[in-house]
Amino acid sequence: MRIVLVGPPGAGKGTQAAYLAKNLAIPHISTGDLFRANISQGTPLGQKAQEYMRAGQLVPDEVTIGMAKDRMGQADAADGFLLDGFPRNLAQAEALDAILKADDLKLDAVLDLEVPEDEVVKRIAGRRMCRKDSSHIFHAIYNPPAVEGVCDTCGGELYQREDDSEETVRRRLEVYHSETEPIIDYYKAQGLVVTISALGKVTEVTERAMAALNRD
Ligand SMILES: Nc1ncnc2c1ncn2[C@@H]1O[C@H](COP(=O)(O)OP(=O)(O)O)[C@@H](O)[C@H]1O
Repeated sequence: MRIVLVGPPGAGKGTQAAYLAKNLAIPHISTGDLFRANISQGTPLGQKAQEYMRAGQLVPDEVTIGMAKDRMGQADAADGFLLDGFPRNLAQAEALDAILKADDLKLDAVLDLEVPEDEVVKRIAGRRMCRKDSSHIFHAIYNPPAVEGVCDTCGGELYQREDDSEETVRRRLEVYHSETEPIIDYYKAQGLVVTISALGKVTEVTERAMAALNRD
């Protein structure tokens, strides 16, 4: 299956993507994770991306599209993938269509995670991520780690993402509304969108998502 996951920052895309990718046996491709890996390795691409991410803005398309295309071209993605954080604007959605079309491929579904805005700000403010595995995510109010600063799952160090400050989150939400939301209509016109609520327990949302994709 070839799936795109959309939803505002804090909707739980990264968390759900990890479970869904495992259930569907396809790789989870997160442009945010790819950028963060480039930043921690100090690559030129990472240096370029960092200034935009810090500001809560989109990394320019010419950088992002090339990086996503390279990743989708790797062997493990030949039979499908779950895209998380890409496409994030109409130009990227059109580029993705062109990339797939060149190989006579199509998307199977666009899974839209819906969550109220005040919930998003609450979720992100208390969010801590694991340095070892970005799908290990803890929230002060939902699932605090047993030991502060330490990942329950693997013992890795927990940290707050640099772009998770309240001011940057508000900027990211604005960018989501103005740049990313229009791709939902673009995909609705192609009959690809399935919308589910991202509220509730992580396992409940995963079950809802699998049912919406007709894979329960
Ligand atoms: N497809 C993309 N296009 C442009 N910038 C991106 C893209 N994906 C990720 N980024 C950058 O990385 C940041 C973090 O993205 P991500 O990890 O997906 O987090 P979230 O969904 O919580 O905002 C974004 O705010 C943006 O700066």
